[in-house]
Amino acid sequence: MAHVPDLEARSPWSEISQYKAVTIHQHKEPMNGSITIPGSKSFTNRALILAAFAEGTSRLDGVLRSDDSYFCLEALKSIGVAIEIDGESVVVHGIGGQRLNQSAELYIGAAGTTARFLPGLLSAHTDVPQTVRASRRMSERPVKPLFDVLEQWGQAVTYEQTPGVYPVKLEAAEFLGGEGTISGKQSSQFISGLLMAAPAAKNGVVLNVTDGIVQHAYVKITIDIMKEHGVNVTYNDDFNRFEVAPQVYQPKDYSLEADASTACYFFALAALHGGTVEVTNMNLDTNQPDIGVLEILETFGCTVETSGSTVKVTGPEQLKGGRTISMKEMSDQALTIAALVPFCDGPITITDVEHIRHHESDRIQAMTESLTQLGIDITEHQDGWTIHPGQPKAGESLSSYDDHRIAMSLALIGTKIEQLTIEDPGSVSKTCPTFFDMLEQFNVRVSRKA
Ligand SMILES: O=C(O)C1=C[C@@H](OP(=O)(O)O)[C@@H](O)[C@H](O)C1
Ligand SMILES: C=C(OP(=O)(O)O)C(=O)O
Repeated sequence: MAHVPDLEARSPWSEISQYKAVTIHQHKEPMNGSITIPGSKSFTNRALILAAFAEGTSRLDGVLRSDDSYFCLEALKSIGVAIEIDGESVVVHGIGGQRLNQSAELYIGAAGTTARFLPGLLSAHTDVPQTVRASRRMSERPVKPLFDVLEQWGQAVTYEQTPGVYPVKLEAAEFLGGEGTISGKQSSQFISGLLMAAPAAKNGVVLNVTDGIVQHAYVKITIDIMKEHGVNVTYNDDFNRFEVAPQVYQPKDYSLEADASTACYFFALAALHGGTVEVTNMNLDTNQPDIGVLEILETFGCTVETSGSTVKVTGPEQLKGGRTISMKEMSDQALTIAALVPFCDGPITITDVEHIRHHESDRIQAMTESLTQLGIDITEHQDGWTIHPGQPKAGESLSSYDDHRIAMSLALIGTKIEQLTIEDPGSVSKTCPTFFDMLEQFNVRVSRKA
């Protein structure tokens, strides 16, 4: 099925969006090489937003230049935050406790991070209504559980078109705070967004989380970055009750981590082709959950060596299958792992990722359709798939579903078969506009079609 990309959500940082398709050609040699990974999307958008509401000037280095961060920066500029961008360094002159007294219409693109992190802080700081619009897909993705708690805490939200989703108008209201409860089962970003807004609440907040948190590590990242900006969150051992007293974010200069999610595509290349791929700038103490893919790759037969900030993955002669893998805690990589299974020596069942049906695409359905089109035997489950080994058909032209991770995962398969065409390669620029250039650094042949 042809999928029409939402080009409004592509930034000027997305050079690859000018192409209609790319064809990936088979790579017949072992995959050997070394690569430096761009900054983390998750760190970048948290750092930009907290620096914007801090009392003073912060300098952030290692910022990711992608669609998600571009529209986050633009949204912050449109409410009057002064920002200077010099390559991957960004200076943000925070507004601190200042109130906004001019209405703006903010466009946040397709970023779940901005969509869930910005509204709380924004409405806590405004004396006039602010309207927030998002991409087509982000206007279908869930946000109501987040807004329901913000409303209990005193903020006023009007859904402009369809109840429960973007676009929204954030009315001026006193942000009192109090106690609130939210389920952690659909998105960790709701909890991150509530915690980021919490210090602005007049009476502080207590947040209870039911059902466990999908990808709880992202909430840890939020708490760590809040701490960098001088704000303390206390929480219990079960990590389901959080308390935040009224506080003001302080400015801070720091370097952001490289994106572990992006690194995984390059680790996967080593797994698929044998040879050794070296990533030179990973923080191994990271809270980014996708670093856990390294342990999963070991179960496939890969060897992982780490030293300082370098990670080396060496692929085996034959990838091992024949087991069930829960991807709950690193669900952005469910598609990457799915892309490896056709090349294993036995089937693999991937579980616990129902929530990825609400990501940039219905990722479970999109991967089922893509692997089926390639002739791979795949059974879709509500929370994942069972995938069987098989030789993917060469010469197919596949949709990227306007989803960066579908495009990047299919590209991995492309390197193993005679050729595979991916439509709308610009989708990768949500988090990694240079993805295909990075593949070329490993001598993978990529043809671009205008
Ligand atoms: O907080 C974050 O930076 C993220 C949280 C996760 O979202 P969900 O918890 O909504 O799945 C993850 O999938 C996303 O890519 C980044
Ligand atoms: C789910 C993702 O992004 P978002 O931040 O938009 O939720 C992702 O990057 O895979």
